[in-house]
Amino acid sequence: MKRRYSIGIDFGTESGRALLVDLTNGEEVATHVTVYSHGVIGEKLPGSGQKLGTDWALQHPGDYMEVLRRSVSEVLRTASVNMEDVVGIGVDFTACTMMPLDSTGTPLCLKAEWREDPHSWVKLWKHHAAQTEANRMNEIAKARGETFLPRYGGKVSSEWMIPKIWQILNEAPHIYEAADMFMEAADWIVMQMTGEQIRNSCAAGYKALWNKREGYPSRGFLQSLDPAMADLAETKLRGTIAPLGSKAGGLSWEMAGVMGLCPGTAVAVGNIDAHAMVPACGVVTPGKLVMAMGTSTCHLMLSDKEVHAEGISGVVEDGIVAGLYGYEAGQAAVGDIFAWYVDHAVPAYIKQAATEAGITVYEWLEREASAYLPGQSGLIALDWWNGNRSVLADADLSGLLLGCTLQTKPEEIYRALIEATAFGTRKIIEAFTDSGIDVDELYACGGLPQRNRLLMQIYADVTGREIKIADSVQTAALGAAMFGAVAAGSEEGGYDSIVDAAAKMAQLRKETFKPNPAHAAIYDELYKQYSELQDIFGRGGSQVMKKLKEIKVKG
Ligand SMILES: Nc1ncnc2c1ncn2[C@@H]1O[C@H](COP(=O)(O)OP(=O)(O)O)[C@@H](O)[C@H]1O
Ligand SMILES: O=C(CO)[C@H](O)[C@H](O)COP(=O)(O)O
Repeated sequence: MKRRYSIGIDFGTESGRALLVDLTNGEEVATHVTVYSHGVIGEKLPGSGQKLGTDWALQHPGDYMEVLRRSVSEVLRTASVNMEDVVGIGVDFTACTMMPLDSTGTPLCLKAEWREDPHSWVKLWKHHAAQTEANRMNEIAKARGETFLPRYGGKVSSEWMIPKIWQILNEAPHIYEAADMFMEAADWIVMQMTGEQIRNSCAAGYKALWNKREGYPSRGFLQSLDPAMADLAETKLRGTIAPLGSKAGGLSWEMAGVMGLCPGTAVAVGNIDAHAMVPACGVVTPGKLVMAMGTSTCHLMLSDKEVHAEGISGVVEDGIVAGLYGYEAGQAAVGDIFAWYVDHAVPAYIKQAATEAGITVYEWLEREASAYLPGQSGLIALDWWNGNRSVLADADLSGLLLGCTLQTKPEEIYRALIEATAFGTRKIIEAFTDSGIDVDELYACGGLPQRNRLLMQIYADVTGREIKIADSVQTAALGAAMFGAVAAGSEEGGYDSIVDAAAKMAQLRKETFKPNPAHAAIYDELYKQYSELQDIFGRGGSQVMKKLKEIKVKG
């Protein structure tokens, strides 16, 4: 039988990658990563060098195009696959990663007249500078009894589309005015490939408050935020919203040339990175919590019922797999906390020791931290280095490390940071189970489970549950490739549904992580302390974190 392929393109926080997958069995034939040359723009604008404010995080759209240009042709070249045998393309992206466009679909930051205004740039998912707008939106939505609010755990996040747009209107009304449309980067990149302006229902649902039955928030609500935004839904957020797995269009002649593929190749509508990973773990039925663990962690669940739970970021009908309610919760920093620690807080002698041992600093710290028992260091941390997404939904919270003494070692701190992220995940699991959504099994995917065994064991011990691991190292890209195969359809050698694609293309590793009962018992005790700290610092017991932020922002 002739082999058929699909390409998944995963746009992460620091880099993008293409993965060429065999449709019959999910074999990952070739992969290529392109690191974004502008990275995450957090301090100053490229070109003008203009300084950015606290909590800003921007990106350059040219970096996304570079991934299409370099990584796609590279996977075809290394795999020696004929372009005619690639039947589908799917993309997944971080979200809400959004940008203002002019009427030709060009990002405003690429135009000379707007380039020096920070608000013309792509706002990355972790741009947290719209917290004031999110707070105000929450107050207004609550006061008006808006029906959308309970679907989002009672709180809209500063990471999402409407707070980000409102921040633009408040701080740069000329950019709001100049924007013909605001678009998720996932939809923009699909538009670059196909020429079709189609929004995906996943990002619209989780990040722009859109609902299959009710649409976007009402004109009355948007007007109550600012009269200038009254018509936002039908103007700057206009366009078809299509379900996951739909074909957005065929690859254009121009982009086919750029990417080394055939014109007309089916391109699926975009998807969110974490959500694409769910079917790539083989999860298409309720009761299985998928942890997409990388820079951040997203927690995804399927259920046949809709419940509204405090701290669960969103429930969207058909949001992950058609026919089921998809739930998302998350931690805004996990790998990012370890990256901060390794890059900015680890002493030189450890870097030296790691170099001498021929391993990375992460590996050195993992090796040393593995020698400790739970509780042995006397440390505990709150994992809020990038605010708290679930269950408190508050970007103004910050990290905390408690219990340091003159004997404290860097590897003990590293272990405490890992444990803190595991406690945060346990809070999320409890938020699901307390609201009546059963969590029967845990699945882990993303970069971290592949790289850090200690971390996975700590998660099993802290949650008291066995954890299954996705076999794919590129789970998001695999998920995207699966949706690409669905967009192509079975007649072209693809699949007719994501459930069919998952049955053939998703694999799990044989090895799982099982809790150690003795360690789990100590972690139960430590978790009580974590919960107490969460209530003190996150639920109004102490205003210290808020005050520190206030003083910092005032400068
Ligand atoms: N050995 C390791 N242990 C723990 N974290 C690691 C290790 N190696 C890299 N990381 C973290 O992994 C994160 C990147 O995860 P990855 O899944 O590759 O990316 P993304 O989430 O952006 O798609 C970084 O934040 C980095 O700090
Ligand atoms: O909020 C998201 C998904 O809903 C972001 O896309 C995600 O948290 C960032 O992903 P990553 O950690 O893989 O860079």
